[in-house]
Amino acid sequence: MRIAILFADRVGIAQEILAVLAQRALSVTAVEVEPPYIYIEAPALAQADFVKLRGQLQQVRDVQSVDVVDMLPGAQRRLYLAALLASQADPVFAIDAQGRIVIANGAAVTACGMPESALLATTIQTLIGDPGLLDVLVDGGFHLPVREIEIHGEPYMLETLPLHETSGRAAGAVLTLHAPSRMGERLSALQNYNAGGFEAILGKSPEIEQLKQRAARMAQVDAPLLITGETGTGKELLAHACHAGSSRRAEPFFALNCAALPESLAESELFGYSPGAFTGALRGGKPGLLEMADGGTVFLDEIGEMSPYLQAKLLRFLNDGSFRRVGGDREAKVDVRIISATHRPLEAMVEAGHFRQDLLFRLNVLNLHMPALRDRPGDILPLADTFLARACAQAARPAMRLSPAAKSALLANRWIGNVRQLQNTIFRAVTMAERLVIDAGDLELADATTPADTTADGDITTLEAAVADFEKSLLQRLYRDYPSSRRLAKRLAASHSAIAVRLRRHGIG
Ligand SMILES: Nc1ncnc2c1ncn2[C@@H]1O[C@H](COP(=O)(O)OP(=O)(O)OP(=O)(O)O)[C@@H](O)[C@H]1O
Repeated sequence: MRIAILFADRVGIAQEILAVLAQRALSVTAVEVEPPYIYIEAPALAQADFVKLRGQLQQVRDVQSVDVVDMLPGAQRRLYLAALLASQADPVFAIDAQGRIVIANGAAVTACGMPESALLATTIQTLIGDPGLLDVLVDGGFHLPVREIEIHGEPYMLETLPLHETSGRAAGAVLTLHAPSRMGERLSALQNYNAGGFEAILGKSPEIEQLKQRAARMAQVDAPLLITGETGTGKELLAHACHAGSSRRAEPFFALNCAALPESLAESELFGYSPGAFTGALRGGKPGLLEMADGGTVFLDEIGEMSPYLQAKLLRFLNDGSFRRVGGDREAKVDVRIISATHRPLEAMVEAGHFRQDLLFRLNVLNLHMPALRDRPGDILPLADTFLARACAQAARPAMRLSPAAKSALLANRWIGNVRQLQNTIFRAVTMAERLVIDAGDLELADATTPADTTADGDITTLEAAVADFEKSLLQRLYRDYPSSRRLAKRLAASHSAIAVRLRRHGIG
């Protein structure tokens, strides 16, 4: 039985009400005081007993009414909160000041692959496998710049929102892990926030200077743009700069990574879905990136991975600006500039029948090529210095510098993963180095030579063994920069399961 007692507030009234319940030896299981109400939960009473109790309560001075209610407001709020948390597709945790997980939503339980009870008995630093995380959290007042972490080999962007006690002291945080499938959108939203223009593209080599000049001109031409270049060369950075340099700069910029999502999800992300399009769909349907970016730009990364069905749907959109939401019968029309990017040879894919010629023609009205880092060696050391300064600031370490041997090692490296790999290498070295001068040994470089360069003829037994050796060393090398089967699969344009099987076979990870 739950009752709500309406009263006019005065000192001692709550106690007088509780005294009536005590007199009747009612075992009260919950009390919530939210003036002008006091809510009581107690075992059910027979109707006659309840009427008697109500009479007694109404005799307490200033009690105005006594009614039965379905639920105490606190319980109701908990129910709504639980529903709200359950409706979040991304994992959400609340942690206390020691990093202990206090609340975890359903998505968090699934992502961590452990029961909720086990999750609530652990800390976020243990879960993420980063014992230093708590110190970093405490130092930052439980507010960190968004950072990439991994749980169960899956990458997430970790966002923190500090919780404060009434005294103002940080008492923990709410942590949201943005799931891989929404990471592109999320990242683009963040980059949108930082609004990187051409100045964000570092490098003073003639190749980069020329590229920026060409890109600045193309940014102003309102036509589809295709950016080619190896992975990690900064294609997304360039796409954003072109948006920021266009007349659409005040409108949204959204990115979708076509390789990261299965076809059906990519379709609903891009084109949205109508009410009732599928089980689990939001009741009112959901606009896709094209609708949300109306007036702005959508960046389609890894366009070479787009399925034939989506290629056809995108082609239609590029032809007349119209499309239908998934499960919808209404034509929508929006004004969005498409910038796409790929590290794959699209012409060869067209010849092999894997990419539509007519779509390539439409996407490739304007094109830009991001040069590989090894082809503009003049940029390596200036970029390394900038990343070094950023990494020291982020890791709150005093300024560090590169030894001459470290500089030579950086210059000799092949940089298969380009600027991203250079950035990661420097960040890792800053976290690992014990002294303020980073030496060649701190850099963990492995690209200078390939196994094929070093294997003597006599060491090769069979083709199969040689290929297996090559595969193992390739995966070991790339795994450092793409430390999850999903990311590695994406880097190598292979399926997730094919890479997961090979990583297990070679005992990597
Ligand atoms: N010229 C540059 N100046 C500063 N940062 C750069 C530059 N080029 C790349 N980066 C950084 O390297 C990382 C990778 O860049 P980006 O995602 O734009 O590459 P990408 O070519 O789109 O990669 P992918 O093909 O794998 O999607 C980002 O963190 C980006 O900020």
